[in-house]
Amino acid sequence: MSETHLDDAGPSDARTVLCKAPEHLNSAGLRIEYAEGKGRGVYACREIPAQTVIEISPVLLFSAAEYEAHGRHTVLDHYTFVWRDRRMALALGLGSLFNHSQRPNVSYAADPATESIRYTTSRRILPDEELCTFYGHKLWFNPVDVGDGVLSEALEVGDDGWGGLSGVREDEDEPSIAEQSLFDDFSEGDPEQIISEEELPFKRLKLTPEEEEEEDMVSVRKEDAWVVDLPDPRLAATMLKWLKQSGLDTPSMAHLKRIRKIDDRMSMVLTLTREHPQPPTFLEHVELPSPYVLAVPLTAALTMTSLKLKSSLWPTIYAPRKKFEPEPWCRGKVRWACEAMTQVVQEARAAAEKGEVPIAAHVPVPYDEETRVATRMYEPVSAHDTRTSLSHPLRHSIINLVRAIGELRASGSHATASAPPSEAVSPPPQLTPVIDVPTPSLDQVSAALSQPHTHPLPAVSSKGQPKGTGANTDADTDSRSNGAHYLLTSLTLFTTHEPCIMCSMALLHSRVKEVVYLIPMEKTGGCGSVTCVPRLEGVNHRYAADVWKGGDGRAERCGLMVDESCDA
Ligand SMILES: C[S@@+](CC[C@H](N)C(=O)[O-])C[C@H]1O[C@@H](n2cnc3c(N)ncnc32)[C@H](O)[C@@H]1O
Repeated sequence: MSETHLDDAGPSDARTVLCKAPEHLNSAGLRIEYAEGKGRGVYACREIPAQTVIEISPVLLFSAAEYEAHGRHTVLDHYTFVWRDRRMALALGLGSLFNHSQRPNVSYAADPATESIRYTTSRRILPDEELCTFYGHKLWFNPVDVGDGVLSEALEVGDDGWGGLSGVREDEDEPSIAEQSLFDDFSEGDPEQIISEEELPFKRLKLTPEEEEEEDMVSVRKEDAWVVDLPDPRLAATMLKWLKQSGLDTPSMAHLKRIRKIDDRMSMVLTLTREHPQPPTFLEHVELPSPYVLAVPLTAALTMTSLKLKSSLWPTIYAPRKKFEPEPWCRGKVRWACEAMTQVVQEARAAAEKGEVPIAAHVPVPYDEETRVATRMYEPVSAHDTRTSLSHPLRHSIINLVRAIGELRASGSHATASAPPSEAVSPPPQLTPVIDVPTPSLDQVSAALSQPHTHPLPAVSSKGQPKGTGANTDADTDSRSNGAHYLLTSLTLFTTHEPCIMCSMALLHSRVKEVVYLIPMEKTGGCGSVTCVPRLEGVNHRYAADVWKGGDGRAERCGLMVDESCDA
């Protein structure tokens, strides 16, 4: 256990008394330790999954007058924060010991009903990692952890808008409206509570009913898959194991049952041809006939009628949802979205600082455990526009992000539950130009993105930096040989600006689940403004598109104005 000197002038001021960090009995596996220049901090004893509640701290509340007269003149001023009605709160338990970080890995929510605060990991935590919250932008001390500079005082953003831990100062400005309005009131209350459509901070664009109907064979969307017949039913178990081990058990097939049995004939679906244009090679000792291509349903069945139709092509999962009724969002998930949106705004501002077009995209760690496991996304990834620095018209933030995620997966640094991930958090990829073509037509983009990469790609390292600048590295070869790594299946992508038509199409190919954007792009937007790509007739995938409410003037208020002719 670490030791340090501490006096009562403040947690990280001159240290005169020898202290030993006390043990703590928190069951989530946290410990208290001294951190250089920060005083005590909270550390993980073991790996902790994302979205885990790690601490619930009761708070002591002081009236504004009591605090003004006494509290603020004491060491308490380092620990208290604004509750509601300008009352001041002091978190008991571990709550007061989380240090600040520009790249926090813990979020917190006040629960007025129980006068407590819940602390939740926002990504997977590694053993011995320090757990930090984000106090806001107006710090009263010099932080030793300034992150990687993505956020800076120079960005002049406001507080985090939901009562961030910041000492009350008389001259303190209110959080900027631009920042605060992203959060509204979702920080408080039961995280499981379902939020009504009207209360959601974003508006969901509707897909037309006709296009969602798949109740006759013509409207059932299909795609080609590799299928093999199993002459001996006992081979099924071996083959299922092999599918898992060979990485063919991808989420894009989750709506299909693996095995089909018609009379005595057993067959197994292996993979989609768009993911593997060539049939997979089997284990040497397993003797099987050659795989063949078969049209299978593209999505799960929503109704009994479509189940019957789809299962006549290939046994399909029945996932009834009231038709056209969008998935309900709970308060915790809305907060997750608010945090992701704040993150992407900050990323775009950081891009502007570097002289780039202020547009960014971000894929957070999925909110629910099931999706985290299925997608193996345990780290958030961000990217910003690099058209200016790379003098390349196609380096839009979304294209950069799709490639960054693909390359991360291809490079193997894409974390799995058993293998600890890299420390990569929100790596903004600085990809070098590799495809030098004029702006393509929709069809060209569509065709190009459906193909495996045919150009050398710089691999994204564990820190999100390119390993090479186009030269053939091992990882390049991996990413070239695996055309599946452009997939964002089941993921939600946040972006500052509405994706342009090219990016909307790229997202369609990526099989992204949902796109949430802040600023509509009247002249160029492909998710509701000029057109809505995910609801075009004939597309083979649809993703939900959500536009953040209160968009008027938001670009200006957030400092994210882009040229009218510029697309995102
Ligand atoms: C709520 S306390 C956190 C626990 C504190 N470290 C302790 O030992 O009691 C807030 C104080 O911790 C210190 N602190 C928190 N984050 C810091 C950081 N990133 N860099 C330096 N000091 C930090 C500052 O002195 C701040 O006033």
